Amino acid sequence: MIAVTDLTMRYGDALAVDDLTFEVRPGLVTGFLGPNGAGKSTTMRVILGLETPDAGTALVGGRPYVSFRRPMREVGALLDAGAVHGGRTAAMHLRCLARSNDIGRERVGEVLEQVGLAEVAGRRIAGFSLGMRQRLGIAAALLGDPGVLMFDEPVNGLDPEGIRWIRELMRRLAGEGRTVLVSSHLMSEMALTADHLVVIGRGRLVADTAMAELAARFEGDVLVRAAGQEAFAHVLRASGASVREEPGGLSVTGLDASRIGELALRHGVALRELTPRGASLEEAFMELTEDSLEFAAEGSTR
Ligand SMILES: Nc1ncnc2c1ncn2[C@@H]1O[C@H](COP(=O)(O)OP(=O)(O)OP(=O)(O)O)[C@@H](O)[C@H]1O
Repeated sequence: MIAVTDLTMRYGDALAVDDLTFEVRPGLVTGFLGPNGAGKSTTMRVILGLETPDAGTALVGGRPYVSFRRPMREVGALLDAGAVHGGRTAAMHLRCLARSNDIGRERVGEVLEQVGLAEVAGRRIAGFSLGMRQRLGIAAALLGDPGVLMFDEPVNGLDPEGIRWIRELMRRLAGEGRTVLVSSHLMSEMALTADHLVVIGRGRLVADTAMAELAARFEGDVLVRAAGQEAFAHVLRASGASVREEPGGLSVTGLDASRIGELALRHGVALRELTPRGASLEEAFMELTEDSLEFAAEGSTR
């Protein structure tokens, strides 16, 4: 488990993380979501002891990261996949990491296999594509078989097959009971991967919610246009729907389109339009974070 409590981190005058508190629980993929510059990487760097916060704590299993003697056995992290020594081969790079953390050499082959780099184990990293570097970074994170994993924007540079692979890997790791925190600035990505979401904007907590709860909260309505609309509104209400009149139709919530269609059929109502209007999770994210965009262009949403 990761516990971030009252965390504040400044860079000069800039407040990167502002009194942030959240927990990341085992057995779930927790998405760490926020627009560019929201403070996700900074928070992860503090958790990994790479930055000293101005206030608050970030603990892994109740302890600060720097207190672990063999940290890679406790926490695996992919932060900046570019930050490796290009002159080494993939296998050499991982062997060095393994040695410094008292991890058996056999793990190197295992993780290279696991991330699909076994065939290029002997090649220099300098010649690796961005996607291969991401995979190597993930291999390093998995090396110590840690119970806690953190991935900062792991799908960057990966092709669709690679993206699917990452998603499945994270789900599997969580399924094994590990704590998995993955950052992204794309809600669409999180919607497919995360069970739980921690959303931040301008360093502050915006939402800490189960994915399913968020989806329900931003559930859309169904636009209904029908002959004898008023009478049909009564029918819908009697069946438990909330109905609001709007120009040219009814906005219906609480019943889905197929149920509304059945009711229309049963009551002999001719439908002219039946359109589910789902507020997408992307819109939900925009709404949650619109006040906290760092560089929002005037009149535009990103
Ligand atoms: N080393 C640094 N020096 C100065 N300011 C920094 C530094 N690192 C981050 N910042 C600032 O802190 C804020 C948070 O940045 P951070 O990289 O944590 O955000 P992020 O959510 O990870 O964004 P992105 O998705 O763009 O990586 C930003 O305003 C950023 O400009």
